[in-house]
Amino acid sequence: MSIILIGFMGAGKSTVAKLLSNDFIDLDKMIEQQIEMPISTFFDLFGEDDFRQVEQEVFEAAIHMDFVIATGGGIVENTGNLDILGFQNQVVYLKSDFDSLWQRILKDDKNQRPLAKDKEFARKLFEKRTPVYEKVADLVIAVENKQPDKIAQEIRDWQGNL
Ligand SMILES: Nc1ncnc2c1ncn2[C@@H]1O[C@H](COP(=O)(O)OP(=O)(O)OP(=O)(O)O)[C@@H](O)[C@H]1O
Ligand SMILES: O=C(O)C1=C[C@@H](O)[C@@H](O)[C@H](O)C1
Ligand SMILES: [Mg+2]
Repeated sequence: MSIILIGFMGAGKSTVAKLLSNDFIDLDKMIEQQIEMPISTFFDLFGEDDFRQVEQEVFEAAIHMDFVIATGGGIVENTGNLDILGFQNQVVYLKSDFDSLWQRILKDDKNQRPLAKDKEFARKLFEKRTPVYEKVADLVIAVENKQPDKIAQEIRDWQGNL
């Protein structure tokens, strides 16, 4: 079964997935290949509902590939995706307080995040999603003040004991 990394924007899902495996899937990258444009452009042109539909289709395809998967922060926004996550047993939630995540998002100029333009809007999303991430997670890792390689090692150690 796939290891599936979940958590809010900036939690380090893409960074840690890369450390866990050369054959990881970054769902946001896979979506961008499918839609042939940056996610932020797709949001501007078609809106969030259409994005969530593509996200679910791509997640359904990715889940069968048996790779480490870095999801997007909003994977829990859609009940179809929650059903998929419920069937998995290696869902790893990278958990952090909001202010640490916001600092990372501000510093990260490589990624455009359409739902992280306004701090208070993002905080509300974070508060809404936090209990959902907790509910579907098989492992929760606190990631504040922790290097990505340490986080990857914690996941490997946990997986080794399954
Ligand atoms: N453990 C960490 N400690 C410090 N900085 C980190 C850590 N993990 C990731 N970062 C940095 O935080 C930023 C966001 O990381 P990353 O893109 O991996 O997050 P993400 O969870 O994939 O976000 P998104 O949901 O938006 O795709 C990047 O600049 C990355 O270098
Ligand atoms: O948190 C979210 O809803 C998102 C996070 C990103 O990874 C992208 O999937 C997109 O920008 C939406
Ligand atoms: Mg990512």
